Amino acid sequence: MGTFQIEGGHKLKGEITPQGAKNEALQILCAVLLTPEKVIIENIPDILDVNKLIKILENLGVKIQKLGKGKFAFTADEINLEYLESELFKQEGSSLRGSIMIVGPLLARFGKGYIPRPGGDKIGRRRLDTHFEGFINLGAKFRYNKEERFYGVEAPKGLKGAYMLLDQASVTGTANIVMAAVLAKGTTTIYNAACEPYLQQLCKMLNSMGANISGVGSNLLIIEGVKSLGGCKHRILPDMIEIGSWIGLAAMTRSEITIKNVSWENLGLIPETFRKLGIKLNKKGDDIHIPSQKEYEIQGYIDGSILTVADAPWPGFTPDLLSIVLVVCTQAKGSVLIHQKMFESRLFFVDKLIDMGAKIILCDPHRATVIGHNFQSNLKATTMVSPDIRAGISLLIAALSAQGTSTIHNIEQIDRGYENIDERLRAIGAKITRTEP
Ligand SMILES: CC(=O)N[C@H]1[C@@H](OP(=O)(O)OP(=O)(O)OC[C@H]2O[C@@H](n3ccc(=O)[nH]c3=O)[C@H](O)[C@@H]2O)O[C@H](CO)[C@@H](O)[C@@H]1O
Ligand SMILES: C=C(OP(=O)(O)O)C(=O)O
Repeated sequence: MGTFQIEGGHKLKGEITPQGAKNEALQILCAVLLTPEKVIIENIPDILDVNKLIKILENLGVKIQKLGKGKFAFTADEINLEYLESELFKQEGSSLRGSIMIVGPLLARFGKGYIPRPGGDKIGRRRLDTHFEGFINLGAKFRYNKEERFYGVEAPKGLKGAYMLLDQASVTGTANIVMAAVLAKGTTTIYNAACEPYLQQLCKMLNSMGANISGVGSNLLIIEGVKSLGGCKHRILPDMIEIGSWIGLAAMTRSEITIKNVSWENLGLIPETFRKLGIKLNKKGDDIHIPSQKEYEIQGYIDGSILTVADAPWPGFTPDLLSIVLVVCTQAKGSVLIHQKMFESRLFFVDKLIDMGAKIILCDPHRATVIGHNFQSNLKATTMVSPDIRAGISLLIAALSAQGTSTIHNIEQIDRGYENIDERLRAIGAKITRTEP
């Protein structure tokens, strides 16, 4: 386990450029399996989860050429399906969440797709029913090996378009079903589809490869199947969760930070949610400028009652930023209720913040009340272990604002989703050092 040592209490200053979006990259990379032609992708983040998925593609036989920083060409013209039955695939496929999205494209193009139970954050139950019910609706046969936790779908005669109402607006589930349906025979209608910007990006990419998807950006997608797809060039959006993390970092350390090229039109409720916490955000072209603030005051509702920040499927507020919002509130003026509706085990990290002196009541696994210190009292440095990617970055932000030197273990969790984070933070003045395992 790698470790960060963080000397807190210093103001930061400067510009930071968000990496390409992790969760978009995972979808887009799987889509290269849909065509034998060359697909060029730009702005791929250099992070653990993405690199693991690239390795899986390589082992599947995809030819990969590095063209520059974050820019790769992928050619899936000779796929080695035997890898799917290997021990190596069982290990590699289960090491991240995003690997689940190779199933849709493989099923569509080769009539079979397998996956071991995928990994990702341990943040509560993470079921895959939506994915497999979607494939079954398209005519695939499903089997599950309970012992080995290995999922399989097969459709030797090809997939057939269908109408489906998803049981939940699952992000990776929608992406997987869309990637299967683009090569199915006839029309597929997906209602209650997830519609976040990364899914819109996937649909735009597929359309540029020759797919016929309409309703992009809504929760009703209509897909006219086509016989084959061709190559394309695609650029990944900036990572909105990283952008939200840097907003939280600026507020907690009372720093002036400019976040460059954020793609404002794709940030949804993120800027407004941080503004409700009293954080000033200025739109400067496509940048976000956050001035140094002595304090930020949480706004209540019109009737004076306490603000709730809760997650919801897009265009609601993303669950991946709630841990960051929570940590930011520990130094706000006022009180807030954080309601993590989607995941059951994502708020347990607050125990560490309580150890550091934060005023938090964990009401139940989904809800925590935070009473801000308004910087009247600093968080105290401590030693902690990063439990998941977003709790990890939240603890890192807490450590940067705390008095004294903190240690964070298991930083691989942070590296899963944040590119070169220590170097980028040092560039804006953070005192952070990394010890490799
Ligand atoms: C690799 C990747 O892209 N991961 C993201 C993806 O995970 P992933 O696609 O795995 O998450 P899902 O969208 O399937 O579901 C997330 C959770 O929300 C629940 N749920 C979902 C939809 C809904 O309408 N109601 C509901 O309760 C699910 O039961 C589950 O517990 O989307 C999540 C939700 O934005 C993000 O946290 C993850 O970072
Ligand atoms: C939950 C997350 O990731 P994953 O779905 O890859 O575990 C996340 O990015 O916050």
